[in-house]
Amino acid sequence: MDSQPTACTLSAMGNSVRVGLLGCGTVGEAFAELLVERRGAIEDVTGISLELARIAVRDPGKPRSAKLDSGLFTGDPYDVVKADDVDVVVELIGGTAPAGELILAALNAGKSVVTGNKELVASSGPELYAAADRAGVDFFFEAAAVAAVPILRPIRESLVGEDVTRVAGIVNGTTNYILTRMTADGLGFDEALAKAQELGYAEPDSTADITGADAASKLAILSSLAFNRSVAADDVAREGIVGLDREDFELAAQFGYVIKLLAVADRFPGDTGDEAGAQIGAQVFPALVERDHPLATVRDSFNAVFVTTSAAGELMFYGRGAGPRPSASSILGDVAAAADHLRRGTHRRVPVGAPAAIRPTEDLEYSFYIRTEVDEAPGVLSQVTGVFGRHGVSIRKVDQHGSESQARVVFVTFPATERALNAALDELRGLGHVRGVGRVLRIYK
Ligand SMILES: NC(=O)C1=CN([C@@H]2O[C@H](COP(=O)(O)OP(=O)(O)OC[C@H]3O[C@@H](n4cnc5c(N)ncnc54)[C@H](OP(=O)(O)O)[C@@H]3O)[C@@H](O)[C@H]2O)C=CC1
Ligand SMILES: N[C@@H](CC=O)C(=O)O
Repeated sequence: MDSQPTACTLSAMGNSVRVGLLGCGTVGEAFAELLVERRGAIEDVTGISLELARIAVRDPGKPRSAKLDSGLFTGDPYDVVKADDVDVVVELIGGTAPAGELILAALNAGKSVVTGNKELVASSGPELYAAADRAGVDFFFEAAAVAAVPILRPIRESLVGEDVTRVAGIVNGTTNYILTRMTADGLGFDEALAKAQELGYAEPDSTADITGADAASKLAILSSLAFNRSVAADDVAREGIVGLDREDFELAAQFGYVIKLLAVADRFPGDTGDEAGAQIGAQVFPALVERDHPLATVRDSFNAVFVTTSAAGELMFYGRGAGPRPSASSILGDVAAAADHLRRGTHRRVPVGAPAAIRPTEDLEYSFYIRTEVDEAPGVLSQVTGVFGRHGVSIRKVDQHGSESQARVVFVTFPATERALNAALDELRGLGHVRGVGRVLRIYK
């Protein structure tokens, strides 16, 4: 909701809004160029002239885009956040420090802030939202979740009256690109990652992408806004895509699936259906997705998120989830919105819900795909299925391929809790004829 007059209004500044940029790397440079390219068109539509006033970088001596005035650059970010000639600060340094303190300094100096920094928003969101509200300015971060795709604003505004029960989908462009290239072109993991880095999809430290940490931050942001409960990145259980091997991709295809890194958050009502006992389950994991499911067709750096609500039903948000220009587009949209608020003397508060009660991962239910290596010996298969059965895990499909002495057996289960599955796997690992239990994958429904 728009609230309270902002610290400085456009009437005091003419029709010009001055933008200060922190960071001019992969995304920052694309944003600065897009602003310069589109400022005339933005002025035509909004009547506001966006002016790039200052740019802070680590090394002002580095060669920069010829489209940017070299006189704008400084090596001191406080030259931007404290400057009198900056109205909106755009933070594209990344990481939690010094980005967090710079954003706080900018907000406290009465400047609206736009960022694409999911790591920071997922870890310190409530503190930053409160600082923005106290200062009467905007804090926008659309590019922090699913880059180019407008999803946070629709969740906050269009769906404000809705009861959201699920947010689920593909929210990391790098890993989706890697999985697509590995499946479609047979590229190796390292080669596919190097290409994703070259294309500007990966984080400055790509470990965040491949371990699922980046997706976990995005899911924390999405679910905090969708469920109006504060979910932190640490509340999101995560598994990345490291260690998936060719055999997993081949077997998935054989069973009619593709492998995707998914982020899934569900809101479970309390026992009596009330808000008081409600819990949120939030996880990031590589999953088997049926070949004809819409998520299976989301390729390369594209992302897609389904938002399920009680009245509207299922909504799908789709588009580029990574990359310099797509991210720049989203940041520019936020800057234009913040500038418009300055003109109207308002700001939009980010709602901060109470901390979410998190459902333990072990209580979440899925169907599972489990790859095992067992000795070819009489009765082994029934011994293994017996173990699953004892722990309440029912088997839906078995696929066995073997040599004379050893067989690879793949089990697909009916839905079971992770607790039941883990207990069955612990017992299986202790069985004499079981040589190995490979990666277990959840099956998305
Ligand atoms: N890649 C993508 O598709 C997307 C990325 N994002 C987010 O965008 C943000 C930026 O990522 P990316 O552009 O890849 O990062 P880069 O590493 O490419 O760029 C970082 C920039 O910050 C500058 N910088 C670093 N430290 C300081 C400092 N102490 N003071 C001033 N400037 C500093 C660097 O300066 P110098 O140039 O001198 O080294 C560089 O210009 C991250 O939060 C990321 O998560 C969000 C959406 C999509
Ligand atoms: N590294 C991220 C960039 C966008 O948020 C990704 O690959 O999704």
